[in-house]
Amino acid sequence: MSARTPDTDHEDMAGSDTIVRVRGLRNQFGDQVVHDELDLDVRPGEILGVVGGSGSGKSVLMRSIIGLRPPNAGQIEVMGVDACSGDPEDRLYIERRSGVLFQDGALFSSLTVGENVQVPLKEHYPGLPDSLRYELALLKVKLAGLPASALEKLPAQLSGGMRKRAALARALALDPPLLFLDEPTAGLDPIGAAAFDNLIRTLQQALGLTVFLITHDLDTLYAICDRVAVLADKRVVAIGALDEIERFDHPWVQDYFHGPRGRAAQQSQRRGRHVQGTQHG
Ligand SMILES: Nc1ncnc2c1ncn2[C@@H]1O[C@H](COP(=O)(O)OP(=O)(O)OP(=O)(O)O)[C@@H](O)[C@H]1O
Repeated sequence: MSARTPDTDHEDMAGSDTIVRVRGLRNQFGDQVVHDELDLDVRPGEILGVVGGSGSGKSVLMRSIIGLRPPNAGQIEVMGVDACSGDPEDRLYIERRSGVLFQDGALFSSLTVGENVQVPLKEHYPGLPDSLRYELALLKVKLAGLPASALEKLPAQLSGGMRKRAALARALALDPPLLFLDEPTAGLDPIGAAAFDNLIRTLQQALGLTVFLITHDLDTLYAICDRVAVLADKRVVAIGALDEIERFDHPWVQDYFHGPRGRAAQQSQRRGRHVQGTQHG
């Protein structure tokens, strides 16, 4: 184990300016180089939006950070712990403090929502009494905005939006300070997507989470992200506040932010701000 004990988590994070630090990352599959000399810092308490073209390596980056894909080269530090050390204790340390919502939700289809949420609790804290595990699952399901009745449902009995919420409840099961979301609003209608964005923002603020959020959804970027990282040319070509990124001179960035969908998202965000200003004023 390379660094800290659970008791020191919050103190150390409060004093540190990165919660995830990636340096010189290289990932390749056969001859295909996906990342080369990629650097990235995620700051504690932020929602970092990660964008990039299809196949630019957003999901592979997330998988490397959470330890599911050992990189070919480079260093990854999560909460001060070396994510690439190969030490099972380091892996466990990061696993217990990271909630992950995969692109497809990845719920176990034969388990109820309640059982799904209890899976990480059973795995990491096998000594917890059943009744406490049930209460914790209920709390997470409610936090994710689902009714208590959802606990007994199978994933197939839920709508797409409810399944995302169930997967979010499971991601929150261990009270992780760090949440990874891979395209959380993909497949949701615009109203459902906006509601999910709001939920993420509310939870992030209420629980003090740091969120690494992969998305193609421009509305999500404008609505909830504090900073945005752009993946292109096998690395992070730009990272910063949205207004800085919009001005960044890169062909993909210009197409993405200044194409028709980008303009529409900017306008809708400005309208939202105008309405808020009018209401408050
Ligand atoms: N296990 C794997 N084996 C071989 N190639 C892989 C594997 N996982 C990812 N890749 C390749 O790595 C590249 C990056 O994939 P990744 O899923 O990270 O892209 P992405 O940016 O998340 O794309 P999208 O926005 O379409 O989800 C792709 O070309 C993909 O085919």
